[in-house]
Amino acid sequence: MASFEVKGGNKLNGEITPQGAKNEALQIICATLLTDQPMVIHNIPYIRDVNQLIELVQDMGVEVTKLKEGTYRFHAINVNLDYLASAQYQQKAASLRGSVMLLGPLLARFGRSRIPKPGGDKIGRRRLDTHFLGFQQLGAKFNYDIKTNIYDVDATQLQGTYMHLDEASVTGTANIIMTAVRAKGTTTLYHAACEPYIQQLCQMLVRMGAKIEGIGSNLLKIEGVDTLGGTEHTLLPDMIEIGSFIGLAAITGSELTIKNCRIDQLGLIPHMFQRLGIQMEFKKDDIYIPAQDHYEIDTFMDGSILTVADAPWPGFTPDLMSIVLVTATQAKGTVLVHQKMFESRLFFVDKLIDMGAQIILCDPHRATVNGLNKQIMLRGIRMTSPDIRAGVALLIAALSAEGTSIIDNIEQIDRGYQYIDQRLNALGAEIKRL
Ligand SMILES: CC(=O)N[C@H]1[C@@H](OP(=O)(O)OP(=O)(O)OC[C@H]2O[C@@H](n3ccc(=O)[nH]c3=O)[C@H](O)[C@@H]2O)O[C@H](CO)[C@@H](O)[C@@H]1O
Ligand SMILES: C=C(OP(=O)(O)O)C(=O)O
Repeated sequence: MASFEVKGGNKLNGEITPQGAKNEALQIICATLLTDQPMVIHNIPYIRDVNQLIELVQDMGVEVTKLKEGTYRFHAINVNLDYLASAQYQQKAASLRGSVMLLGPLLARFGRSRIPKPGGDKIGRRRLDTHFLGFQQLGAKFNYDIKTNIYDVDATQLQGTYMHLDEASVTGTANIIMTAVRAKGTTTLYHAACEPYIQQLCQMLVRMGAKIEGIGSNLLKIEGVDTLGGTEHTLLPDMIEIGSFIGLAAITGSELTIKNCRIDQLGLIPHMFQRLGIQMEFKKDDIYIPAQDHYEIDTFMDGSILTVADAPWPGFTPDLMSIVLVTATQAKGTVLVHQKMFESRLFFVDKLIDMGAQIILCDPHRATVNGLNKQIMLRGIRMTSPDIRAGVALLIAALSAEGTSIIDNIEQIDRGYQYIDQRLNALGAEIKRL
C-alpha cells in the first residue's frame, strides 16, 4: 500500500492540462472489440484503471501498440473467448468497474460474454440490473452464479426492440448501445444516459459505420448493422479532474490556469463552483482561477442555504460531490451537500472533521458544511483514502492544511489521476510518494 506525504500550506501557481477522461477511456477501449479493423485512440490517460483494462484486452488477444504518449492502436482481429473462463481474467476483470463494458461488445460480436462482479469504488450498492435487463430485451440469455459471482450472457440472435431503461445508468447505456449497434433491426432506447462520454462513444460508433440518431438526448434510435470498421478517436479532457483543480485552486488560494478544458462539454460544473464563490474567467478554452483569499458561498435567491445535489447528466455529476464538499470547508458560509446517487460516499467527512473542518453528517446522503473562511486552517493528520474522489478530496484538504499529512491507500487516487503528485509538485506543491 503506497502513501503520500503532503506538506500543506503552499500556494500553487501556473498552468495545468487535464488528462484524457477516465470514464470515457473505459467505454472507448471496450468498444474497440466491436470491430476486426484497427482503431487509433488519442489522449488515453496513464492511470491504473485504464492500464488494467488495456492489459485485459491484450490478454484476450487484442493487439495493442503504443504509438506515442497517450496514443494507442487497438486491433481486435483475434479475440480468444476461452480466456474469459480463466482464473486470471476473473481476478483482473473484478478489479475495476469499467470491465463491465466488455460484456456488450463481446456479446454483439461473438454472441457470448462473461464478467465477474466488477470492482470500482465501494460507494454503496452498485447494481447492474439495467445492463442485464437491456441485454435480455435484445434477446440474450443471462445467468448469474451466486457462488462464483460470474455473470454470463449469450445470444444466438440479437434483435432490436423498444426499451425504457429502469434508470439512466452510464455504463448500462454504453453496454446496451454497443450491443444494439450490431443487433438485427431497430432499437429505441429511452431514458438513456446522455453525458458527454456517451455522446463521444456514439459519435465514434457512427464513424465506425453504426447508425445512431438522437445523440446527446435520452432517446436514441439505433439501426443495427452487420459490421463495423476502424476509426480514430480523441478522448475529451477529464471533467472530474477539471473540477478537482478548480476546488484545489480555491482552497489553497492559488492562481491556476486549467488548459484546454472543452468548456462547452462541462455542463453545470463551472456554475456549481461559481456558486461556492470561486471566481473564474474563461479565456478561449482555458479556465483561469485568480488567487483568492476568500470565497463566499451563494444562497438561493430567497436567501435560504444553498444545496448542491447530484443527478444524472445534464445534472451535476456525483463524482465531484466530494470535491465540492472539501472546497466548501474553507469558504465563507454554509452549504448542504446532498449526494443522492450513492449511499456511502460521504463517510470520508470524518477525516475532514479530524482535520478541523466544521461538517455535520446529517445522514449517509447529506452533509452540512459550515465554511471556516480561512480564519482557521485545517490541520495535517494521517488518513486513508477510501475511494478515488474522496482520496483526491483528502489530498486537496492536505495541500491546504497547516503541517504535514500522510494519505494511505493512494492506489485509489492512482486509479483515476495521472502522475498527480508530479503534476502538482510542478506547480509548487510538496507531495512525496512513500
Ligand atoms: C466507469 C464509470 O463510467 N463509472 C461512472 C459511472 O458508473 P456506473 O455506470 O456504474 O453508474 P450508474 O450510472 O449505473 O449509477 C450510478 C448511481 O446512480 C444511481 N442512479 C443512476 C441513474 C439514475 O437515473 N438514477 C440513479 O439514482 C444508481 O442507482 C447508482 O447508485 O457513472 C456514475 C454516475 O455518473 C459515476 O459515478 C461513475 O464514475
Ligand atoms: C466512481 C468512480 O469510478 P468507478 O465507477 O470506476 O468506480 C469515479 O470515477 O468517481
